[in-house]
Amino acid sequence: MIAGLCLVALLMYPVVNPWEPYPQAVLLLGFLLAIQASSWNIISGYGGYTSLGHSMFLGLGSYTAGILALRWGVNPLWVAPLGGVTALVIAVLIGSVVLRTRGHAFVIITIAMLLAAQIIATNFQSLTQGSDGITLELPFWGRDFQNIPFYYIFLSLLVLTVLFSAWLRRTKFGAGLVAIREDEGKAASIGVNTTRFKIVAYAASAFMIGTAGGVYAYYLTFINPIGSFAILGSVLIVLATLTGGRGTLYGPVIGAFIVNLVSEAATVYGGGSQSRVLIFGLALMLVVLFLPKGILPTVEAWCRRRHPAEVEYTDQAGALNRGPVTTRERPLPEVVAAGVADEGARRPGSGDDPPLLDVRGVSKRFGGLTAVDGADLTVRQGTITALIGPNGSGKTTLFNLITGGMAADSGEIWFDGRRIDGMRPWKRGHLGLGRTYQVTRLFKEMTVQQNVVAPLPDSRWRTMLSDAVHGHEADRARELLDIVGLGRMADQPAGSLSFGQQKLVELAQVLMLQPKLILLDEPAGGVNPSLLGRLTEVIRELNAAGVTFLIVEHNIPLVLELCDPVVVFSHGAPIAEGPPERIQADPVVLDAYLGDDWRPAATDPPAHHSPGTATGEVVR
Ligand SMILES: Nc1ncnc2c1ncn2[C@@H]1O[C@H](COP(=O)(O)OP(=O)(O)OP(=O)(O)O)[C@@H](O)[C@H]1O
Repeated sequence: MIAGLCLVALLMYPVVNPWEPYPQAVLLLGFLLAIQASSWNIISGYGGYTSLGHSMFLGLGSYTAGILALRWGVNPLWVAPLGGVTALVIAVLIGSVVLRTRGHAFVIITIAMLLAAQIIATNFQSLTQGSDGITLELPFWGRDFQNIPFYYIFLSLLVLTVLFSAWLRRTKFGAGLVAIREDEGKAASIGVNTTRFKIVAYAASAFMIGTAGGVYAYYLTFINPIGSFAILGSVLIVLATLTGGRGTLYGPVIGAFIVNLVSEAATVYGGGSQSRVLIFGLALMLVVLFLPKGILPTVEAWCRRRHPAEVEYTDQAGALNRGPVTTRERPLPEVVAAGVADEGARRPGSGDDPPLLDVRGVSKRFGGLTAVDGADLTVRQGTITALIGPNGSGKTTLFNLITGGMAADSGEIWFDGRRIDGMRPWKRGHLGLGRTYQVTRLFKEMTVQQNVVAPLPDSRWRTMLSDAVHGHEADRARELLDIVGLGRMADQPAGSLSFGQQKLVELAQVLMLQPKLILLDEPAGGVNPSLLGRLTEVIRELNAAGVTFLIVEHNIPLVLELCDPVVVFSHGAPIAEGPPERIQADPVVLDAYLGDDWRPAATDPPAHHSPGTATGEVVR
């Protein structure tokens, strides 16, 4: 609404004041900065990868349009979109090399690229005319209203950029970018191809800037390496976005207008453009110190404090009224599907079921410590297999090796007939391997619904660009939240939920992957009895619908009641495997893990321990 009114006012301004080129120029430079800030926001705001050399794409666009206009004798405006194409291609090339890794290398390399572009433009004289620069023809329209066509072109490009950014943020691609920003390792485990996402985001953030650069060259009618590839341009982009609100839709636009006005004031009243560097340095410090989240998020937070939304007390009541389990289209493993069809209920896994997961002689060392030591483990289709063992015996490390969070030093891992130990984590997710974490790793700044909609069960572009706010993906996320009983909390920030509720949301999130096998790392840890009862119910129903489970758990009564078979780990390798009643009486297991409390009395009948309840109480 406010954005619409502002747009109408901006559209009307040149009509009302056609003979005032100076304010038009100030505004159109504001549009240009807003285009850059909004674009930068895609990779650095949504994706969290800070580029400090983004003004390079403006220079690339300017040079592309300038060179082509000279060589082909055409108006630079007609070739301005090719400036966008050049920026996009260069971004893909740089991104393909730099964005394969995580971390700070990207920041440094973006600055290096900006400076490299300046050096190339200076020295590649045959193409760029070196430091002499390129002079372009004057606009073909009358000088009296020279700025007006540029005003409307930049305004149109800004509207397109904001619409593009808004659309992107609504897709699963946008959700994936925010997931990368919050926890890249977790994002990869839910099927987000982090490398592809980052490269696409970087390229998407370059295209509009490059196109605007082509138009800007025509506006200036002169381009040279120093002006086109100036570091100050990049500083302005960063400052504008941080001021307005990084990661928000309109923050970069608001910030751009503010920074542009300050910049103009500094030039006019502050003793020339040199003073701008000082003023911007100071402004950056003040923003970081006093508005770390930017203007828009600060105002929103203030409004929320004044008009707090109705938030239900986060007890487990909702989870006690959950919906029935429904599974999605991914074909079930044949044997399980047959079992479900024949029996209409869970067919407990047996020794005859084919293996779904096969870990063969896998090892992992951390310096001198061998956390996993040549471990073999088979999880058969249709089972709920438990993996138990003392603290530090290597269970979580084995989970990390299976899902790709860590690389094994040796051994092989096979899943559903394919060797997966060399695969990236998201590829394993696409094959149907999902996991939850011992300490939940939800994306805390997203809502519960956004957390559940974010996973990608395949690598198709169609899935990646599908709507995450409305439509079948959002509906499915809601359905999954109902299954775990938390549908009414869909719009709450994930960070505001209790630990037990977060565990349930993480399970719903994994279900979005349409998994064949779910690895649950201590699902009962920190969960209250009634919520735990629901959790086991959901696990049973999912298992009956064809999902296989591998569960690490210290709640032995729960394990004995829910799981079959049980594998016992000690010192990084299995020491026993079998049905629960055999495991709980196994002297090796009693010695290594369960202890004397579980040792059957000499007079007792052959061991069968009362499994207790699924409430976290160890029945002794
Ligand atoms: N990233 C790491 N760097 C160094 N050592 C690690 C790392 N991850 C795990 N370890 C060590 O490997 C061993 C196995 O840890 P792991 O977390 O796999 O055990 P666990 O069986 O899951 O324990 P728990 O039941 O307490 O969760 C421990 O000694 C742990 O300190």
